[in-house]
Amino acid sequence: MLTDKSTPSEQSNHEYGRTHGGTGRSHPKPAGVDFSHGIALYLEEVSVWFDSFRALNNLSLYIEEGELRCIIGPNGAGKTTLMDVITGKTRPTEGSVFFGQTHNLANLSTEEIAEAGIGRKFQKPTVFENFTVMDNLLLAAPKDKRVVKSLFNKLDADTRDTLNSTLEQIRLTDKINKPAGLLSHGQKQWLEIGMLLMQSPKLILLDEPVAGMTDAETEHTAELCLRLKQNHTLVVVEHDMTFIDAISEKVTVLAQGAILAEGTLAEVQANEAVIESYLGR
Ligand SMILES: Nc1ncnc2c1ncn2[C@@H]1O[C@H](COP(=O)(O)OP(=O)(O)OP(=O)(O)O)[C@@H](O)[C@H]1O
Repeated sequence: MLTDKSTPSEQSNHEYGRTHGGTGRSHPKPAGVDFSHGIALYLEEVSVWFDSFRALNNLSLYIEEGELRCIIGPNGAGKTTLMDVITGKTRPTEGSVFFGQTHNLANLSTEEIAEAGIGRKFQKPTVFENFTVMDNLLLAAPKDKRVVKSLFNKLDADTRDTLNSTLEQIRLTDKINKPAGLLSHGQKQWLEIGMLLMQSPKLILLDEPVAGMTDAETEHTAELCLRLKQNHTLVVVEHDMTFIDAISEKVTVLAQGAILAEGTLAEVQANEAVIESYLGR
């Protein structure tokens, strides 16, 4: 069993695959991910024990390719632990975690999981405040395309296209040369999502993306998530029900490390067990 002892800066490294995290083992670079059966991610009977405490309890979860799955649940339900298991930051004590048909995530380091196409945005923005929006995005590009303090006209065509489309997606095209430190909280969060997009992930994990945002920023983030859904599979952990209502199709409610209910937001909101343990009367 593993516990998470990483620092915030190590977290951001894991996030963008900048370091060799996780097991420290050396594996062949993972080949392309096989979504041929329509399942992007599946966890089967996963348990995570922290000493004598079970944070995930025999959890089975299936996420289809192209889905936008919302995960909700009370504090301590195991939502962060679930995200940690998917990204290799915490290893399951029992059970299996597969990305597509072939990628057994238990056998991959955090960097290999990021390279295979799983990108995670943590709650707290970790942008480089003194760097411009463009340089933050370029720093997050895959290593072979990464250019520090790059000049736009020296970028290869692929990187320039990815940069332009990312700026368009996150609606920060007009802020390209602005230092990230001068952006609003919401804009920093969108920039960080843009940094994930520079790696062309197949599966995007968002950890409380609207925490601390204004209502208008929350609304823009919902629109961004719906845009992202056109080309990515998303798993979003969030407590903000207005936001969940704006983006959700299928909602999974976690409680005490297990699935309490699954369905549309209206369905889970009407579920007695969910009302009892999470939403209140
Ligand atoms: N490294 C650890 N060592 C020991 N216990 C842990 C560790 N990480 C999490 N836990 C415990 O596991 C349980 C699940 O925590 P987790 O952070 O996954 O919940 P969560 O649903 O994300 O909660 P929140 O909504 O408050 O973020 C909690 O009781 C927490 O205290």
